[in-house]
Amino acid sequence: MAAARAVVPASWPERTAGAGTVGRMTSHDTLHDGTAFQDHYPPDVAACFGCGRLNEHGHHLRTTWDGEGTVTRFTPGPEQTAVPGYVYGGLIASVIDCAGTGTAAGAAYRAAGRTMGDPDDHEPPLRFVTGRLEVDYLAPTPLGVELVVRGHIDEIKARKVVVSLEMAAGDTVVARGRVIAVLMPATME
Ligand SMILES: CCCCCCCCCCCCCCCC(=O)SCCNC(=O)CCNC(=O)[C@H](O)C(C)(C)COP(=O)(O)OP(=O)(O)OC[C@H]1O[C@@H](n2cnc3c(N)ncnc32)[C@H](O)[C@@H]1OP(=O)(O)O
Repeated sequence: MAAARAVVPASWPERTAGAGTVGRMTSHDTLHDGTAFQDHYPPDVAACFGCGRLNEHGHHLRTTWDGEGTVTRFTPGPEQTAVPGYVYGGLIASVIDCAGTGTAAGAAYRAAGRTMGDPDDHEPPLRFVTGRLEVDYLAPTPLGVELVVRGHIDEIKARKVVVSLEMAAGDTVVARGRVIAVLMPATME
């Protein structure tokens, strides 16, 4: 059975890096009120282990605009150990993953001229899943230090958003990643 396609609003123009519009603020821009993208996710995508606010066992990752890009902050606990003193790589991938999908959602709303959390917005939500996740581990990541992930929107197309991300622990860049986020298929609803 062919999978039904998620709805893409006609108001969502395709934008690619270099076109001069990726990541540009619009008059419809949002989330300068201290809330994060994930604070506005509908309940059906708010149970994610990485970023779902409704998952009591999850990481509750939160991503906000930071200028033209995004920022996500997370301090791993001692249970996230790889070898003593250093962070487990799977956790690093998880943080990059949800920072990337969150950035994709924020970018898609911005490109569509929509405001997350707008009570007057009755269009279907733009829900993303990870199609591809790439991580380069550049330096050992110390436990007990806040990890700061900065996201950059590389490309926005009709069904996908490509985000590059850089994770730092203090002054050290410990990982770089790339997320290809794709609109959630109807089969996952
Ligand atoms: C009010 C506010 C609401 C906000 C609301 C926001 C909600 C934000 C939700 C976040 C919630 C947490 C999310 C956590 C992140 C997970 O952990 S999600 C769980 C892990 N991921 C999955 O389970 C996904 C499983 N895979 C799939 O369902 C399908 O393979 C996919 C990824 C949807 C792709 O489906 P498809 O039909 O192959 O996609 P298709 O339309 O053919 O491709 C579209 C584009 O994506 C590209 N693409 C697709 N797959 C790939 C791939 N694997 N590699 C590279 N490129 C790919 C295609 O090449 C194509 O690119 P273009 O040709 O347009 O350049």
